[in-house]
Amino acid sequence: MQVAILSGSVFGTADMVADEAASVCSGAGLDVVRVKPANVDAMLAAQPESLLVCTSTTGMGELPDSFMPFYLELQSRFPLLTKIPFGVIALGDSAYGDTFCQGGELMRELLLELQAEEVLPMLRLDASESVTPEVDAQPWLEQWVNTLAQRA
Ligand SMILES: Cc1cc2nc3c(=O)[nH]c(=O)nc-3n(C[C@H](O)[C@H](O)[C@H](O)COP(=O)(O)O)c2cc1C
Repeated sequence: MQVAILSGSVFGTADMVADEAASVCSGAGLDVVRVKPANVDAMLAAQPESLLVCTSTTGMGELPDSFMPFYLELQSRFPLLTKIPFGVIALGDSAYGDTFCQGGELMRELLLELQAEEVLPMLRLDASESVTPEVDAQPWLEQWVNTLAQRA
């Protein structure tokens, strides 16, 4: 099974978690394409069999500036990703209240509109709770890999 991994980050934390996800997935025998920086053409060229998106939230519930062009292009070109399994890892901070992990939520909703299939509930990593998101993501990543293995 092949997995395309994309990330959106302001300070590099989500990129680091995505890099860690890439090594967990490769270690489990998945064929990883790390699409970095996130780009619609590069993602589609990879003909992904599954998608993992890792993004932080900035502003008041917005996606990182560097990730917005990818999101907006995906929204306007609207390439159907019918039944492609996907997962989202959202980094945020619960101190922001209602906009906690909203960036991940935006990405998740767009992928659902594109008919991709969410195979594991979105992981929310809270910067108020922990300073080791790459470690905290491990159990979810193991589940993600197992879920894909069952579908392969
Ligand atoms: C200016 C600013 C605005 C933020 N706004 C939000 C927000 O609205 N919701 C949220 O959940 N987290 C918010 N955060 C927290 C970040 O998403 C969190 O610290 C994350 O781990 C940063 O990851 P990054 O280094 O990949 O950007 C904000 C952080 C900053 C510095």
